[in-house]
Amino acid sequence: MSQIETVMRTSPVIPVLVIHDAAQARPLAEALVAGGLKVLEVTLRTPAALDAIREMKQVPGAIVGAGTVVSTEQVAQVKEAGAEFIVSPGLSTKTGAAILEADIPWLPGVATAGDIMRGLDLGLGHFKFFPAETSGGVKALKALAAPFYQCKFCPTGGITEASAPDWLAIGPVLCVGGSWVTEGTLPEIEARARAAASLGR
Ligand SMILES: O=C(O)C(=O)C[C@H](O)[C@H](O)COP(=O)(O)O
Repeated sequence: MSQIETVMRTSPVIPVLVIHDAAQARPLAEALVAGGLKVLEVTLRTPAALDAIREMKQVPGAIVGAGTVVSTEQVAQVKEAGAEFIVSPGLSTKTGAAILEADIPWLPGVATAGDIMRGLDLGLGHFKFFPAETSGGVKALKALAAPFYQCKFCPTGGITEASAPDWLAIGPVLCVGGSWVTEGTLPEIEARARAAASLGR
């Protein structure tokens, strides 16, 4: 099994995290891991993100990756911070080449057949379907996945606790990504994580 498939099969939900203060990173990771979600995606949308990755990696059991990686400079930064996987909103061959060279498991975003074919050209078979709901939802991914029967997906974007089961019921969907689990206080987040971790695939 490829490394990215192992990451995708660890939990049914990957929390997508936007962290503004690195001091909040460790307690947040502890709550999510305690709830059963070990795979954590820290988006590079804030200046605190790289420090947040370093902090979260201190939490036993956490598998910490970097999200929103869109440039070769960021690839070097997240490698240095110790990211265990990388998620990108799209699939660029330039950034992709840097990620493959860095040998970090990668989940690039796709929304079209052309995107997937560029991924196949790079030797990839695991993709984020993004933005999932506005790209046509469950019906669109089912139609897209059919000819690419060998590919696996992590839909992300607009998914909620209520809609996650519909996505997870699609055969090639190994997990979904979402920010809904990170809403509320730490005890609420732990409870949301527990509910998300118990979703079936
Ligand atoms: O930052 C990135 O790299 C992204 O690709 C965007 C995130 O995946 C979505 O923002 C999460 O979607 P929501 O669960 O709808 O909040």
